[in-house]
Amino acid sequence: MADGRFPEISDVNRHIGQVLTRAVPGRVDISWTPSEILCNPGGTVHGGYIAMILDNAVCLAAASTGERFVPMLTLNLNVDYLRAVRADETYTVAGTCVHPGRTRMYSTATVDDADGRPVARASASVVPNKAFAR
Ligand SMILES: CC(C)(COP(=O)(O)OP(=O)(O)OC[C@H]1O[C@@H](n2cnc3c(N)ncnc32)[C@H](O)[C@@H]1OP(=O)(O)O)[C@@H](O)C(=O)NCCC(=O)NCCSC(=O)Cc1ccccc1
Repeated sequence: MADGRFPEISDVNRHIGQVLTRAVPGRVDISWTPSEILCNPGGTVHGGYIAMILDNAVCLAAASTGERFVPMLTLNLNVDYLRAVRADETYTVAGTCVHPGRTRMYSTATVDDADGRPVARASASVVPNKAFAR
């Protein structure tokens, strides 16, 4: 990841409109432009999709600390929704691995709008998915 080659495991990136723009060990940046299909009946992006992109960010931040990419398993995800997310607007998502422990890795993630206002925050513990580590 740190050398600019990003994992393309499934088509979830395209489905939710995320583009991984940068990865250095312990930190990833994602550009997110959600489309209308992600909206709830109230017309704002469904909280489940906001949690999904935060989950992606915490996992990718943890994965970026390794020498090669290994998918993560999320053990818990705590999300605070601070402002509504709107379709067709572009958001900046940042994931940071705060504690790259040998057993448990702890990461945080943020979603900010184009004006730099905080929109959602998350923290999570993740572990490498051993099914992929062989
Ligand atoms: C609104 C509040 C909860 C509280 O706001 P505060 O912390 O007190 O902050 P502040 O007063 O500074 O206002 C900030 C902005 O909020 C606006 N605003 C204020 N009060 C209300 C209000 N009562 N209603 C609406 N908007 C309100 C206010 O005008 C301002 O906007 P502006 O600066 O003028 O443009 C905020 O934290 C929030 O929107 N969180 C995101 C929640 C979210 O998106 N959850 C996920 C999606 S839900 C889902 O998917 C579940 C589902 C499933 C299936 C079907 C359906 C649904």
